[in-house]
Amino acid sequence: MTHDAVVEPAPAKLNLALHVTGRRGDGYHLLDSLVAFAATGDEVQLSLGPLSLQVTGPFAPGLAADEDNLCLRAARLAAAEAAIVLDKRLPVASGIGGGSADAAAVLRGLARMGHALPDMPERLGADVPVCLLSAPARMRGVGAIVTPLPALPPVPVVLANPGVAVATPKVFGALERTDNPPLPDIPRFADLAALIGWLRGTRNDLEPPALRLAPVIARVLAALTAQGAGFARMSGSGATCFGLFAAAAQADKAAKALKQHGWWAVATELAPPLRPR
Ligand SMILES: C[C@@](CO)(OP(=O)(O)O)[C@H](O)COP(=O)(O)OP(=O)(O)OC[C@H]1O[C@@H](n2ccc(N)nc2=O)[C@H](O)[C@@H]1O
Ligand SMILES: Nc1ncnc2c1ncn2[C@@H]1O[C@H](COP(=O)(O)OP(=O)(O)O)[C@@H](O)[C@H]1O
Repeated sequence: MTHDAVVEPAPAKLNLALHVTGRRGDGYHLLDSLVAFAATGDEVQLSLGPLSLQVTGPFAPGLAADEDNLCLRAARLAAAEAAIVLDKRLPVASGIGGGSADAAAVLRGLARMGHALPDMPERLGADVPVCLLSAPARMRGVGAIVTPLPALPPVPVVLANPGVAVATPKVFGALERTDNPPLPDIPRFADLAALIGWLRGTRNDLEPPALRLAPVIARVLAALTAQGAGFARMSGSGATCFGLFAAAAQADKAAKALKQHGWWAVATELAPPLRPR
């Protein structure tokens, strides 16, 4: 069944672990990442009409609704028309894939309206294939090799961003080495302790260069740990960091404390896979 109007969530992407394992001739880097999604994110609404975009929400002022917006680029790649409203709730250029998640949500929405998915959606951004799936996955190559993983345990998470935009190309450019080993095998995680135990044997290779470019990230990580996170790490190229917590009440309290620094912070959880709505 096709629809005249649809609402699609664009969940925040989290690189729970991210190893940079190589560099291609064109400058793009080879990654090996455990990707999960949060139960919070942007939202897109699509209705029948000529191609247009309106951006609302707390982070709308930082984002132009111009032809470069990934929502419009996604619709053009799908050769589709729709009136799109993007509710921008995630900070822009912050390592949680907002733009890629929006593009993927537009493509999912267009599919529900009867349009075919375009070939090679990674042309919109390296994170678009994994955001199309929007479920736990191992992401390899420059992003297009996506292997779905079993569901992760329900884990309370705090996302926190100190309000500095770190440009992804700059962070890749500041890497000291690009020939790191791949991730260890990814098991089925029975609980939070098992997930944290595995994460401790991994890294986000983009964290050290991002910290050099934006030292405030170290304060965010320290604050998450001080608030009781069992594990804290930066996502993607930053500057958003995530903390994993044993209980939702503890995550709520931590998010409130981090907001006292003037940072964006939200208590959420690792999301179950998207269900068609
Ligand atoms: C680093 C990651 C990890 O998931 O996340 P974010 O920090 O963006 O959330 C992604 O690979 C980012 O994906 P995305 O934000 O879609 O990147 P793109 O628009 O395709 O690329 C932006 C720039 O990042 C660099 N880039 C990106 C991906 C990759 N595998 N190697 C790279 O070197 C390139 O300089 C590229 O020009
Ligand atoms: N819908 C969109 N949401 C966010 N950023 C967008 C969007 N469309 C285009 N962009 C551009 O993409 C760049 C990367 O943004 P984003 O995807 O939020 O970063 P990240 O992947 O690091 O979280 C930004 O500099 C922004 O100008």
